[in-house]
Amino acid sequence: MAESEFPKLTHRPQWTALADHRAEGQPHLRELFAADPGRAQRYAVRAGDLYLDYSKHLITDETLALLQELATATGVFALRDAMFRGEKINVTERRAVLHTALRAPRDAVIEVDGENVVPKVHAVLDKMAGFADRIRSGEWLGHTGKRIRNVVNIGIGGSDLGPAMAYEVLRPYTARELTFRFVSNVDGADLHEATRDLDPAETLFIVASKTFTTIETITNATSARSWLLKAFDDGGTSHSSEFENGGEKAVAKHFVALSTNGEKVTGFGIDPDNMFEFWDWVGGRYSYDSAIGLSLMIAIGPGRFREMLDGFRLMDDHFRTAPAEANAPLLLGLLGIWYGNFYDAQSHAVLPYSHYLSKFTAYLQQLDMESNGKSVQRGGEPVEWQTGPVVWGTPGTNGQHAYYQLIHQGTRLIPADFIGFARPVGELSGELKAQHDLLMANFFAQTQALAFGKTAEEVRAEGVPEEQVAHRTFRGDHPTTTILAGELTPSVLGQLIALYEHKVFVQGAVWNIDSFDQWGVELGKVLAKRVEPALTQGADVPGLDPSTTALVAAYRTLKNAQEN
Ligand SMILES: O=P(O)(O)OC[C@H]1O[C@](O)(CO)[C@@H](O)[C@@H]1O
Repeated sequence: MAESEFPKLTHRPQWTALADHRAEGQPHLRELFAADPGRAQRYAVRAGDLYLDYSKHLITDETLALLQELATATGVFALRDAMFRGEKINVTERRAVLHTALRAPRDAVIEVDGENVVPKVHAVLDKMAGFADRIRSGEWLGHTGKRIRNVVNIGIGGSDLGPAMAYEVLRPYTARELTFRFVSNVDGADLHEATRDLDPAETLFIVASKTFTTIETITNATSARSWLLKAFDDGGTSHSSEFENGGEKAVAKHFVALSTNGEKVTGFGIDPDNMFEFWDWVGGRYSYDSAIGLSLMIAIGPGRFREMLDGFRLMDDHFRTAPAEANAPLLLGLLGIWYGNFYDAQSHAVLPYSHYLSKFTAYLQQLDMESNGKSVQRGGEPVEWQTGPVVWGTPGTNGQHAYYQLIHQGTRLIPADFIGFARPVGELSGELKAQHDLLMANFFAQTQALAFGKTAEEVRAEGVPEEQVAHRTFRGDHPTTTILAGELTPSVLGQLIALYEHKVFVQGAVWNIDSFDQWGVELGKVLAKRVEPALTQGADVPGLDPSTTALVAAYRTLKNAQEN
């Protein structure tokens, strides 16, 4: 396409206008607030149950207007509508991008290649609900007749991070009599630690893999099957005849699969009846509200799972229909572009003030960094602008006593999202419940300190010795978004995840990259397969570079020394 039809992002007038605007410089946040008493009210939006304050950003009305013009010019809204319609906007994999169909109501019509996919979505949800209820009620029995008490999800990437994160978030809503473990690492220690205290007769393995070819997952699932069959073989002679045919009966009671690949699932020995399907138009990192969420559904029950889907849908509807100036995912996406592209910010911190959100940022890392860690445009041309940031963070208040020093007084600009709740969830009572206000006092104090800092005059006024004044001064002017909700319910979790999904979408659309492929993970997989025989058998691997050859030799020497 000629440049006049599809101009390079940095040549667009909206981009250069933003660059000029940035070059003019912005007043300090202290001045922006002093000049505009209504700023906190004007720069806040409600999206579903979320209240988003973006007043502590280095922006004015002009910044916002220019960013919105950029979104319009780069076709964000047209691409959004194409995504919701089921068009194949994942151009490199020629696939539709329809995670939004996973939470569509039963009567919605969303077509891929002329077929309405919504009935299939609900059929799988119903099948999951039936199965989850049977596990939760104790109706589903293991091979020896015992009820299932332990659920082990084996998956990696999107087939692990989502359910593992959401299980942690919704712990107060989980069936406490069941144990849930999540195994992802091909390091045998992961499976070992997850199973060492479990009774195989009471354990269900959920093998979660979109492709069912991922080496880590298939290796762990194979080891889990051996662990299970060995236990039955050793302990139950009455079952021995069943092991002559590979223990299918035991596997049928203790293994289910979540996948798009029925053939591979059957090949592994899992009964197709025990497979919960999803489809190629669901990206791995966008999949935990599909069959990939089965472990979560068992944990919280089908009703709560549906509440979570309703939360996702609420945010989908908001993203589709809210005007640009009040559209939360759009605003978050554009603010990220403002810092990443015009302030040269390298990273973005997500700092939840909830213990239950301990895995939230790790989940967002895949969502954001696998989606927008790209350096070619949708048509294959190199990008000449920064794309996705490094996403990082851990729950407050822990981070305050670790790395906040750098955010407050370091040399880098680190935009941050602070996520907090007005009420603690679940079982907390008495003193533990009362601690919530202290947690949230920290939450509010941090964004205030980051925005407004502490001037040298204020430090001096406290009688601080002159030689310490510079050290104890806080420049402030650090941008943050505050996301506040009443309580961390299943619906609110769905809203938060969809908020970030759509934020990532907005950024990918402006940068003109394909946010839905992940070719960047392929090379490492291929090379690992090539190197493995050198580690296991000392085989000569042609084509290894000198550094890796030397490292492999050192590894083998160390390995053999240990073994001897
Ligand atoms: O669900 P699968 O097919 O096992 O893939 C797991 C993960 O691996 C990746 O493909 C990256 O290697 C992710 O995108 C995906 O979530």
